[in-house]
Amino acid sequence: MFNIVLVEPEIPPNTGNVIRLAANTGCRLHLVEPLGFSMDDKHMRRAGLDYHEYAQVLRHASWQALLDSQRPPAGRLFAMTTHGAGSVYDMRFLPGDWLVFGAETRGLAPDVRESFPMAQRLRVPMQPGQRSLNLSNTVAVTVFEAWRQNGFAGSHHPAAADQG
Ligand SMILES: C[S@@+](CC[C@H](N)C(=O)[O-])C[C@H]1O[C@@H](n2cnc3c(N)ncnc32)[C@H](O)[C@@H]1O
Repeated sequence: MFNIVLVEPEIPPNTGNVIRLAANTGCRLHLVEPLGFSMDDKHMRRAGLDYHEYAQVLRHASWQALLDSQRPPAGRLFAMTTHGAGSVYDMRFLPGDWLVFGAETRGLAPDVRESFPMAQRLRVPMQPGQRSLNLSNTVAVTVFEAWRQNGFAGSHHPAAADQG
């Protein structure tokens, strides 16, 4: 449904949460290297992930490598940043949109962040004086808002299915 991009994620449990979120919401997950952890089967299984959840994750050697190989439409790339001009709740998301998140301790590098038009730098609202949300929480909030706007397309509703 959507493309989630984590640029140089550092903390394994955050990426583990996002891997599961991507599988649950039908998103494609892109990880931009360097990563702060190993993606070996052994490590992924120890993190409680099933093979089908991490097998679909794409890795890219750099932000530029992702742009070169994936060619995301410039108008549908969104940088999630506490420096965002607009709120995720005011953006109208479309299937296939690219949602880009920065590293836990550093955020997005200034040159990457500033390559996005101001209108495509988005923030999740916070109380005054707060630095930032947790990375995986920000991904969850953003993906569910984008998915909600698109009618939770593709989701399974067991209760409805049981009633035939
Ligand atoms: C823990 S934050 C990074 C904090 C970093 N010290 C900074 O100043 O950017 C990790 C990532 O989560 C996302 N994030 C966290 N809080 C956010 C917010 N309120 N609005 C938008 N993105 C946020 C951004 O993508 C950020 O790069």
